[in-house]
Parts: sequence; structure tokens; C-alpha cells
Amino acid sequence: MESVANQRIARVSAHLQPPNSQTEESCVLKRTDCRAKGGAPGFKVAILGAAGGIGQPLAMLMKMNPLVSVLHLYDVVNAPGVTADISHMDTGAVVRGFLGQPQLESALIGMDLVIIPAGVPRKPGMTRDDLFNINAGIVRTLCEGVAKCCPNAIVNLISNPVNSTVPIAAEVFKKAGTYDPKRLLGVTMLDVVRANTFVAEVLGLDPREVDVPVVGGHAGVTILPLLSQAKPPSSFTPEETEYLTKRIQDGGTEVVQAKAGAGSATLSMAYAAVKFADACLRGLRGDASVVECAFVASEVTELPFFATKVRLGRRGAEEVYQLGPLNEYERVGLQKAKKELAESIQKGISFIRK
Ligand SMILES: NC(=O)C1=CN([C@@H]2O[C@H](COP(=O)(O)OP(=O)(O)OC[C@H]3O[C@@H](n4cnc5c(N)ncnc54)[C@H](O)[C@@H]3O)[C@@H](O)[C@H]2O)C=CC1
Ligand SMILES: O=C([O-])CC(=O)C(=O)O
Repeated sequence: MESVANQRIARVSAHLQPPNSQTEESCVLKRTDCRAKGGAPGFKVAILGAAGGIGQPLAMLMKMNPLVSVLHLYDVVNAPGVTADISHMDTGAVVRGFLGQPQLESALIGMDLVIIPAGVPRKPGMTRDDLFNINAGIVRTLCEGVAKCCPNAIVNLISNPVNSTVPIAAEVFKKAGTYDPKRLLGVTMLDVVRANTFVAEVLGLDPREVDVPVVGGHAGVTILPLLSQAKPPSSFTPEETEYLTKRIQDGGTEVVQAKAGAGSATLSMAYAAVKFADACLRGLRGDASVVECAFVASEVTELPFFATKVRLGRRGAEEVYQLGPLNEYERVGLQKAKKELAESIQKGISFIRK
């Protein structure tokens, strides 16, 4: 009896160790598969940058998502601690931690969805583009791992500047011969979340009753809320339109300034990332009519990437919706957005093709 108990304890303890050698690695993967099959059916999700300001609450919320059966937490620091902590939550998903580049491939093998919030955040006075020099290389390395280990996974890219990191990821996947435009999605959900919240404030509604499409990209004037398409249908004075558009466009900067050097939006971003990831998983499951905004490969404008509403299905962004009717204010905004977006997209593409 005692030896059976000891064996069980040894097995459980081994779960908590990140794999260090090839043998340990394959043992952990086998156990993961085994446990996942024994538990609730669901999807395998990896978070890259899981120990960060976004990564930690995102990991916690994904551990609570009933569609997730296996959750892999990868970071270059603190992954074991975050994993140990989150693994004690009595929800269905099995959690595994992976620390540093040598464990990236183990973190990615077999994943259905990879969420990437890895990289440095802004400090006051910086633009998202100021993050390019550091984050471009991080995103390239992580996407090379995705191309090698889980080329069919859906990728949710959060790392800024999203307007450039999505084109970088696309170029990495093209180089590897694995690019499927439907499966690469830049996460702009926080813009929609903010738009719903700020519009609800102005209209005196519950934010859960409001749905505002936000198109373009994810930086300054490239963030273009389409207030004329808000649900429920609402009219806004020119002053309200100006106030709301600017507040939505500057929402990230508002948080960066309030945090005064301690980073950018993390909690609202984790909420938005989970809302978006859950939509992707429902699409993968085959649910009908799952529609959210995302920054994707697009033919809606002359630009190769653009954020609009997309329909999420088994293969990712299966349908990219047109912009719909715009008012004059939005048409002017669209021209400004496209000008800045074109440069950011090109910068991302050139980073890989140089
Ligand atoms: N798309 C969006 O709407 C938003 C995007 N962001 C962006 O998300 C990114 C992360 O923000 P925070 O979590 O606040 O930053 P953070 O600095 O708190 O966390 C980033 C994490 O990434 C990890 N990391 C760094 N290099 C890595 C690598 N090569 N592989 C794996 N992990 C690595 C770090 O160790 C750290 O744990 C930033 O680029 C930020 O600008 C932030 C808010 C909204
Ligand atoms: O503003 C930032 O740097 C972070 C971000 O993308 C956002 O909060 O929308």
C-alpha cells in the first residue's frame, strides 16, 4: 500500500518540474496527454509570455475556461512559479510550465491555440512603435517555434506594435512554408472593449448591451471606432463623436500615464484577450456566427492587413467582413488610419525580408 502511495506522490511531484532533459521532456508530454484525455475534453492552449503583466491574469482566466483541457505557460522568467500557483486552481485544465528558449518547443507541440503577450510594454512618452526594436525579434523567435511545432495552431498576437508584429509573424510563417492567413490574428479586442465601455458611459447603458466595431489597426489614429454602426443604434453629437473617438484611440496611453512608468494595460487586456481567445475556441469547436474584430490579412482595403469584423470558425478567421457604410467623420479617419498603417505594415515586412 505504502509503495503505491509513494509512487503516486512521486508522479504528482514530477508534474511540477519543468522538463530539463529529453527524457524528462517526453515523460511530461506523455503525462499531459494522459491527464488531458482523462479530464474534460477541450483544446490545448499555450501562452507565450505567461509570467508578465498580461500573461499572469490571462493564464488565470484561461485556466477557468471550460473549453481548455491543457494550458502551457511559457516565459523566459518565472514560469515555474506562475505555473505552480495557477495549477492549484480546481478547474479542469491541466497546467504545465516551460522556462526559457530550450523549452519553447515542448511548450508548443500539439497546441490548438497560441496566445502571445511576450515583449516589453510602453512607458509614458513612448509610442507603440518605440517597442518595435525589442519586440520584433521576440515575436520572430516565438513564431519560428510555432511554425516548427504547431503549424496548424491559431495564433492570437498581442505583443505591440500589433500593426507591425502581425506582418512579421506572417513573413516568418511564409518563410517556413506554413502560412495560413486565416490562422493569424492580431488582437484588437481591447479597443472594442474600451469602445463598448466609453460609449455605454455616454449613453447611460450597461456596457454589456453595447457593441461598437473598431477597425483599422491598434495604435493611435489607426484605431477607428465606427460609432455610426454601434449597437444599439445611437446618434452622437459632433462633440460626443470627437470625445469618444479620441478616448478610444488614446485608451492605451491613458493607462500608460496612470501607471506612471509601471507598464501599460494588463488586467483589461487579459480580460479582452480571454474574450477573444474564447471566441476563437468556440469557432474551432464549430459554433456558428462567432464574430469579433481582429487585425488580419485582408482585402477590405488596398492594405495587406486590416482590422475588421471576422467570422471565427474551425479554420480561424474564415470570413473577413467589409467595412459597411461609413459617415463622413469615419471616412476622414479611415484615410488617416490607412496612411499610418501602411508604414507600420511595411516596417514589419521589411524586418524579415531585409
Ligand atoms: N494588443 C493589445 O491590445 C495590447 C498589447 N500589449 C502589449 O503586450 C506586451 C506585453 O505587455 P505586458 O504583459 O504588460 O509586459 P510585461 O513586461 O509585464 O510582460 C511581458 C512578458 O514577456 C516575457 N518575455 C520577454 N521576452 C520573451 C521571450 N523571448 N519569450 C517569452 N517571453 C518573453 C517577459 O519575461 C515578461 O514576463 C507588450 O508588448 C504590450 O505593449 C499590451 C496591452 C494591450
Ligand atoms: O498602450 C499600450 O502600450 C498597450 C496597448 O496596446 C493598449 O493598452 O491598448
